[in-house]
Amino acid sequence: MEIDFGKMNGLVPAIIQDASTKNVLMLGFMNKEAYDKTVETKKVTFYSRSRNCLWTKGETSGNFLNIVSIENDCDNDTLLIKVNPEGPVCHKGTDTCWGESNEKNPLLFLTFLQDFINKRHEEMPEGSYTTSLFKDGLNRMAQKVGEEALEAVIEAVNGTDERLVYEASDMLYHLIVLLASKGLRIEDVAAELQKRHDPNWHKH
Ligand SMILES: N=c1c2ncn([C@@H]3O[C@H](COP(=O)(O)OP(=O)(O)OP(=O)(O)O)[C@@H](O)[C@H]3O)c2ncn1[C@@H]1O[C@H](COP(=O)(O)O)[C@@H](O)[C@H]1O
Repeated sequence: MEIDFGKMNGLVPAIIQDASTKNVLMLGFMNKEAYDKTVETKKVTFYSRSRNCLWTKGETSGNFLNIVSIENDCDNDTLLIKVNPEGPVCHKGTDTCWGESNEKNPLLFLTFLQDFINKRHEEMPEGSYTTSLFKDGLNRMAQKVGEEALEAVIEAVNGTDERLVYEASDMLYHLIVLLASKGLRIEDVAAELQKRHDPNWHKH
């Protein structure tokens, strides 16, 4: 990979993203040596600007960042590194250096759940309810989405807010399973909604 280390005293910023949840975890800097070590060990090593030395994230805490992929940006001077983190990333104990992202934005959890359900689809582990849905087939999965939607609207009309959220969650989980069975993702639905957020869309 061609990386332009020349711009900032031989350093490039490296954005660290959780490969599963897509949360941005932290930002660090790498020089060529740190980058090479990262590639070689498959664990993130930064160049510490305050200590002027290489710093393998996790060397004291044990919370290593295991590399999934490394991408260069459009002008070769910023890295996006997707990782599987071993434990919390921030020295303050939170998942990210900006606090607990999933808590701040639970919508990010949908992406994580979609990945998790896709993994169930690939591995089909025994004893999993999700596996049983995949085994039961398309009609059963579609029927469950319909049933849960009906339960949600009943709660909307006659129930409490808490019951509505509970049943809507059942519906969304079953919809994600149904989408997975068709090779689709909840992000495909979000992208369609994003497309519709256009003043001219309804005129099509
Ligand atoms: N979010 C869910 C989730 N929401 C609802 N459900 C299940 O969906 C079913 C809801 O069906 P019903 O309310 O109709 O209850 P039921 O009468 O038992 O269902 P049926 O026998 O009529 O099908 C229950 O068995 C719930 O446990 C879920 N099962 C799993 N998940 C997620 O999927 C992950 C993987 O689950 P497993 O594959 O089971 O390990 C979990 O860690 C969760 O994150």
